[in-house]
Amino acid sequence: MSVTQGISGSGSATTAPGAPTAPGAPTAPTALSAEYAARAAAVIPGGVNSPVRAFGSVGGTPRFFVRGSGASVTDADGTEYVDLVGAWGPALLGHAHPAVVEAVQQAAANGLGFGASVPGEYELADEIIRRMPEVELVRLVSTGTEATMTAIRIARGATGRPLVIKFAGHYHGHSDGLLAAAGSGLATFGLPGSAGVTAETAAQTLVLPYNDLAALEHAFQSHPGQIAAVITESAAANMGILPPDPGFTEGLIRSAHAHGALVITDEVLTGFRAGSAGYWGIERETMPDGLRPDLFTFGKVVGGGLPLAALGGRRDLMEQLAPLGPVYQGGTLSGNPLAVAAGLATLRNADATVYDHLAAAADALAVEVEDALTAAGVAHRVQRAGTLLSVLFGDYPVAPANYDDVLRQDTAAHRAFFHAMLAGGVNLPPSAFEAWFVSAAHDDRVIGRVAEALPAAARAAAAAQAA
Ligand SMILES: Cc1ncc(COP(=O)(O)O)c(C=O)c1O
Ligand SMILES: NCC(=O)CCC(=O)O
Repeated sequence: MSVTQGISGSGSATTAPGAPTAPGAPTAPTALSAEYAARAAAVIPGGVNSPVRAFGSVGGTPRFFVRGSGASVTDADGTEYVDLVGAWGPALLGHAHPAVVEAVQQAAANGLGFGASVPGEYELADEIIRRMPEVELVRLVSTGTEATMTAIRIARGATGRPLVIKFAGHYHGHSDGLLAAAGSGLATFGLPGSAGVTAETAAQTLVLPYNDLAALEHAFQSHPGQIAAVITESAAANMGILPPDPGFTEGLIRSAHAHGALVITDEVLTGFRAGSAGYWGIERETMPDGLRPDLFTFGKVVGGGLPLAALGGRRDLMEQLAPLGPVYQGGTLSGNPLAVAAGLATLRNADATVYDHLAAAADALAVEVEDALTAAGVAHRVQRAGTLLSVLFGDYPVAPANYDDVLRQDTAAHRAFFHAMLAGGVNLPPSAFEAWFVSAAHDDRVIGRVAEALPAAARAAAAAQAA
């Protein structure tokens, strides 16, 4: 399918008024971003409210953004970029999509929140269940971290067991028990885990290599009756993109269930993004009847860019939550009406046409990247999971299977590539371990702008690899 036109109403990349620097220019002013970064660093640790925003692993001046529209973002110095970060996932329809902005404005005009239920909460739950029939009840929270933390609490409450299995390189947010060998910012900054997590808490999480069913079975046999749940990203997307090997998800569910443990599938990043029903929606097609995870977690897209996440799954498990059951979870802002309105507007506008468009845009982008890196002789792999992609630099004759494989990538080549793309007007995640995001506004023209920046970036990566 062609991506000739951004989906209508999504405000594809335009040159905003106010003398922005032409994308593709070799250099761009960064004086205001640098000034703001210094002011932020004076009052905020590292100048950022989430470490992944820092340019720690790539160096240079992190850009402060003042505007986003469709597929583009504009920094404080007026430079416009094609955006492939997508707010780290939520911007499925593109930045400032008119339907989402209008829904939020209307909700705001009616009051910012009441500490009581609003109709949009069950409407959003209905929308999630419509796409994911495995989800029988939904609870709305504010962050993906809360969603996974609560899912694990339910698993422990329901099974009466203490231990949880996670996979190395998977990221499930920043709750104490899930930070060991985590991807995302911890991978980016080379942290094996976090200080401040007690040894007792850390000991309750078993970390296993991804895509290794023998290791999983061995863990179950070594801890009989002790493992409450296995939590897994439905396709790993926080150590770059690394989808499960064929048969891994099926084997994982079978093994967990055979040992009385639950399966929590974390779709915070992939949910309603990798495909209309997340990555599970893709895997479900080939799964034997009735084989399914027990709990799912969602975030990012489901909140349309405002702080909202969700968990859901089997009715009997979700009914463990207070006020029905003994597992406690709460939140002043849970189900906030603005966030609910943004999530609903996003999901309601994300129809089959949007997902076809996202797939075509990701395919077109992958081809451009592949061609440019191959032409420049850069050793690399383009990694895919549904509409998500990432680029792994280095020699990978065989596809990577786990975190150890990914950790030996060539981060110097990534750094050179990242900065050349930024100079060429393309905003990529400032990390070799993060996914690239397209939106409904990434049309042929936008992909063409990325293609223009690619040859110089590929040459820069090649030079770094040769050094
Ligand atoms: C798979 C996954 N789970 C959980 C989270 C945590 O979500 P949040 O940052 O909203 O707490 C993330 C964030 O990137 C994620 O990618
Ligand atoms: N893929 C990792 C993230 O999206 C993290 C976002 C954040 O912690 O700010």
